Amino acid sequence: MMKFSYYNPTRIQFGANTIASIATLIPKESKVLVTYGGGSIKKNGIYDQVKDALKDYEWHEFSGIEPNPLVETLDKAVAVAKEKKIDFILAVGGGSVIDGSKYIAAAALYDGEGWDILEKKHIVTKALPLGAILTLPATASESNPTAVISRKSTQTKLAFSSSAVYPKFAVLDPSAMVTLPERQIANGLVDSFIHTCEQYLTYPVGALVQDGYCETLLRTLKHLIERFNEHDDLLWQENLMWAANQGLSGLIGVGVPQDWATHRIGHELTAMFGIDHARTLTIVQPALLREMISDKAAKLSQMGRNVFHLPQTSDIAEKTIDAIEALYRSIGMPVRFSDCEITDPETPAKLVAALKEHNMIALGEKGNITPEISEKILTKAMR
Ligand SMILES: NC(=O)c1ccc[n+]([C@@H]2O[C@H](COP(=O)([O-])OP(=O)(O)OC[C@H]3O[C@@H](n4cnc5c(N)ncnc54)[C@H](O)[C@@H]3O)[C@@H](O)[C@H]2O)c1
Repeated sequence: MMKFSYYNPTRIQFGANTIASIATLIPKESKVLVTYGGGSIKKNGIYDQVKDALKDYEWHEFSGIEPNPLVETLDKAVAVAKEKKIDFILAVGGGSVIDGSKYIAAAALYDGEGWDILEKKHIVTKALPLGAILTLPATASESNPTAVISRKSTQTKLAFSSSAVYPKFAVLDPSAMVTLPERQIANGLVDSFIHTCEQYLTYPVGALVQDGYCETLLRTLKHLIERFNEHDDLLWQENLMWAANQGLSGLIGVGVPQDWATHRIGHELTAMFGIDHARTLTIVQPALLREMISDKAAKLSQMGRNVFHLPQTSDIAEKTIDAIEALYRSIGMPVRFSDCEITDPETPAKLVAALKEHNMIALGEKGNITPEISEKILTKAMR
């Protein structure tokens, strides 16, 4: 196992009807900026519950944070936060709103150009405190220090991490999921599955706790995918909310090598074609696993045995990739570019040019996914 330092300060408020508890978690004298997206929170009752909980606070709101949040939109919220002298951000939404709110929290205490944060010209060491009410289980942004932000003007999607933007608390109330379209539920399931894979499907380092916990999460998510038609059931929703949170709140990734190449390449697909984040991952990951099979064979075999219960045959690694791909297909996720009607043969080369431009030239747990290998992966995903 590798050395690690583990820190996760986010308080989790878990279960139905826990939104009112935010009044005990946000300091009383705070001026709060409530941030949200397209307005589903007004249909599922979350907005009214937030309003009730904040009745004794001065609060303002900023809506319209889009999926794959744009810095162009978020900078308007930063201006509101500065003008109103906001001192607490309450993000109500999925990964996009929570990520966007982390950027707002950090940029509100920075006088330069906010995009500097994504380009690492400004290293975030302070931010306004923020809390999150999760409405879409997928990214675990509600209890991690990372945000992924896009810039429309340059078709760029970049991430930053800082312990200053860990949410102070995260409310995981499954009743927020009632308005989620099936497409978003499916996206959340596979996003969580692939987050877990990014921290597990590398090479063995004898980390029994992390491997065992990853396998539990992967089996849980597989179980939920296989029972997708039960997604209105409270227990199904609770299990997804907790599995998605645990998949990327830091614990399973400590002391082990991590990959993240699927994500880095996937971000370029979102930036170039506007494909949903999770759907970029299901296109890239099977091709990446096939291209990198010799590096990943031991963990693929382990996953085949312990998650898919496959017999130990000489081709178990290949069979595991086939099983992963079949799982995604079973809930209608794309696994090839053609599933998203992208057929231009120049696509891999264009995406590789974008990867190079963003310095994504040594990806994967061994840093050996060069632009040439990325092109091979993307070409495999065209077939
Ligand atoms: N911070 C991280 O660690 C991390 C990890 C992975 C991905 N991401 C980023 O997170 C973003 C994706 O976030 P996401 O998958 O949570 O989706 P999302 O937040 O983009 O939401 C997807 C859609 O679902 C809608 N929605 C959300 N909750 C709803 C509800 N309860 N009812 C109805 N509609 C609802 C949103 O308005 C949006 O239209 C991407 O930008 C991705 O790059 C961040």
